[in-house]
Amino acid sequence: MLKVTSVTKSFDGDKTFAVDSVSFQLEKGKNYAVVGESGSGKTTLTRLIAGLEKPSSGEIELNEELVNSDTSFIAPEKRKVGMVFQDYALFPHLSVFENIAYGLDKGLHKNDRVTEVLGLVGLQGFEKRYPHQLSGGQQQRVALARAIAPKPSLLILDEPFSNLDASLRNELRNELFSIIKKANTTTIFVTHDTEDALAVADEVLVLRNGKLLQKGDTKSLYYQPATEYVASLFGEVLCLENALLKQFGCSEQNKVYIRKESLKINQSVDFTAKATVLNKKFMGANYELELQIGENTLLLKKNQLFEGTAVSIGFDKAATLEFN
Ligand SMILES: Nc1ncnc2c1ncn2[C@@H]1O[C@H](COP(=O)(O)OP(=O)(O)OP(=O)(O)O)[C@@H](O)[C@H]1O
Repeated sequence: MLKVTSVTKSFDGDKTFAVDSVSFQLEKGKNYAVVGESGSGKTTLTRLIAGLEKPSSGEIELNEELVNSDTSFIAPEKRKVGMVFQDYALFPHLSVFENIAYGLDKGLHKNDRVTEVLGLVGLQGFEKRYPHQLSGGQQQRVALARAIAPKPSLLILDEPFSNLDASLRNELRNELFSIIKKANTTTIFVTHDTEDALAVADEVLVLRNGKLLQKGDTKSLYYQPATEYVASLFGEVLCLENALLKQFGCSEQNKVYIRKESLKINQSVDFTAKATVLNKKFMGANYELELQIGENTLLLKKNQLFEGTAVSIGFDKAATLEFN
């Protein structure tokens, strides 16, 4: 339903390449997350798709219509793309009803559709309230209701939870995505939080310096990251080298990358080393263990406290990460 081909967007006379030769395709009805650190080009990419920016070069096809090319440009309001932003962007002087009805075509039965989407986001009875009379989470649900009311073919959510506190955030995230699933819209969810991305997306796109590093389903990104950078976005990665690797009896390679959580204690695995527990700290859900392996020390979180100070630590061959 969306095809992006060699799209580049530069600013300041080609000094900044916010989006750099990016190509990918999205399928109808799936949830996609775009992740990357600050300045990686996430917002610019989605603004190009929505028609709020024009690409410097490349083509964008939406629902089999060329919306951007050297010779064509379809205006944002004609693209059927809904957007939800971090700051909700509700009109403060309009009621909840008016905010949602604002973008609806005159021909539509506005009242029915507003009632329907308010039901979907669980805010029946809030029609007459104004944005300042709502909590942050409620405002974000109104923003979602407004975005889905015109039945967009693509919904873009740009960091929609960053203004909310952690507990509300997870709750609202799961709630919004169950609403989105029901509405059966294709979604692009922009976030710098990879945990959010893994929680809700079918597929993830990783951007860095305007380039698309990898696109794939959440498991393949986690277990087969293309680069060390992609791997490290989804959890701490250890690089075992030389002397340390020898401690594990792993001498075939001179470098092994592994996720920290793949290290097992006192278990039968392919490669093991002797370790001394220097320190054990209670951290609530976990214990933080300070381990010494040969000359090296390592901090590891485990939800179990191990007896004594001598343990074996190890990993399975299958848990090692291989990069392109
Ligand atoms: N209008 C603009 N003029 C000049 N440079 C811009 C403009 N918009 C974005 N940029 C630059 O393009 C790059 C990508 O910015 P963008 O906002 O797309 O990144 P982002 O990944 O969304 O970042 P964040 O997570 O901080 O929102 C940055 O280097 C930014 O400074």
